[in-house]
Amino acid sequence: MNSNQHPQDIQGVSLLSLADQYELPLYVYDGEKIVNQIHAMQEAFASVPLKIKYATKALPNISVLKLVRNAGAGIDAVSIEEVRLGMLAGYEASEIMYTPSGVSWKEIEEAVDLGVMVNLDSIPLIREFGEKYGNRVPACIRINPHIMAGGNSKISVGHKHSKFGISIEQIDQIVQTVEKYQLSIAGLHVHTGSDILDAEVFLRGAKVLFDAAKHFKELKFIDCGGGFKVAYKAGDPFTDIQEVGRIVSKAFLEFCEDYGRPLELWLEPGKFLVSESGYFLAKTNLVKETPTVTFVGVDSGLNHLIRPMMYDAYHDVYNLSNPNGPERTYHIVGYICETDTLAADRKLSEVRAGDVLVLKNAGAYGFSMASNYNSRLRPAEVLIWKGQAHLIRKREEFEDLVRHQVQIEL
Ligand SMILES: Cc1ncc(COP(=O)(O)O)c(C=O)c1O
Ligand SMILES: N[C@@H](CCCC[NH3+])C(=O)O
Repeated sequence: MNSNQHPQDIQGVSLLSLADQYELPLYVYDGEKIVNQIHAMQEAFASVPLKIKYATKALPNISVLKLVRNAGAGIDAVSIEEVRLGMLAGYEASEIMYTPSGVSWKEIEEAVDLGVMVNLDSIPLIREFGEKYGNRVPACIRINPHIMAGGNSKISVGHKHSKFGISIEQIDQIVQTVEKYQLSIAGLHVHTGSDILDAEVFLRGAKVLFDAAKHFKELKFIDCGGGFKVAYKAGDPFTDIQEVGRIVSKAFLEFCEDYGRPLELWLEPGKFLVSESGYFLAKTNLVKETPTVTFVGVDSGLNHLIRPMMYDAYHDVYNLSNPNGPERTYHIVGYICETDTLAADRKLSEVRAGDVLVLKNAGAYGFSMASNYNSRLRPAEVLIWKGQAHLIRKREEFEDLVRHQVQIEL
């Protein structure tokens, strides 16, 4: 691996100096990388009227949302709180797509009151929406296309047995309900999963919508969701965004011809925009030899980066503070009182207690899935932008853990 693959600095800012300044563990994001990814997607779809709706849940820090907005992208929000974060970041309601899954009716009303487009993902919800709003509030419908795709079963969400969306087999029922309430349907949506490598899968999802679109005369957009796979290690395959752009744009333009009007094409990338921008830095507490393996115990764990334990996700690891030692094989484990393996069987430059390790691809679903399990504090976040480090979230303190606890007299 070359030094570019295992960077010592981001935009000229030394990662070790950040570890000193902000202490560990620490999430660091390369803002330039995020903007470059947005530009790459815009270029890949340059022949169609593309709207990017960044999947906020991947990395919902307000400063990151601002950066994404400045680069020309809107957002997809899956909770009313994400909608509010987007608005705090300066998004207009019209730039936000709200894609909830089985939320309360109160939350739907709140989104409508804010002026945000709601993505309806059940027939009862279409009905309730119709009863209250009729044709006064345009909405989108999330279709479940019955496509099995995604890096693992937990992140495959467009198949027949998934809770998401309304089955394409129920299209007649959807149309009847929409007609009954004279709903104004502005968009159709699919999202089949995350870590999807094959460009053809995006085309298949789009085609399900093109076919369904003939039932809806007032469409303004077709939303093909997110799920573009990034490389998690050297040589790992990733979605060829140029290829997806080429084949989906071509089919989309043909569809618009048939439909009789030009529509917008929306995409909701999360990982593609932010995964590779992120570096998670953690200090080594101990190196422990056993008869079978050598464990490196870090001052962090699944409470800060749950993807390895939750999805068997692979995050590349390197030794930042000792890059040139002899290579040895280690299991990198966390301090949580559970099986807490961050990375197994990894060849790293010799690790000593006190060394700083870096886990890569930590931008997407890293901090955003972090918790206080074991009563641990969540780390700080730093954004590198225009060659400067900016603290964009403070490290939690003990007071944050007890702030909402109510102590009773016993
Ligand atoms: C509706 C929706 N859109 C977009 C995304 C973003 O997925 P990814 O981060 O894989 O691009 C998700 C997450 O799975 C999602 O549920
Ligand atoms: N959280 C998942 C991706 C999004 C799944 C939600 N639909 C991951 O870290 O891979």
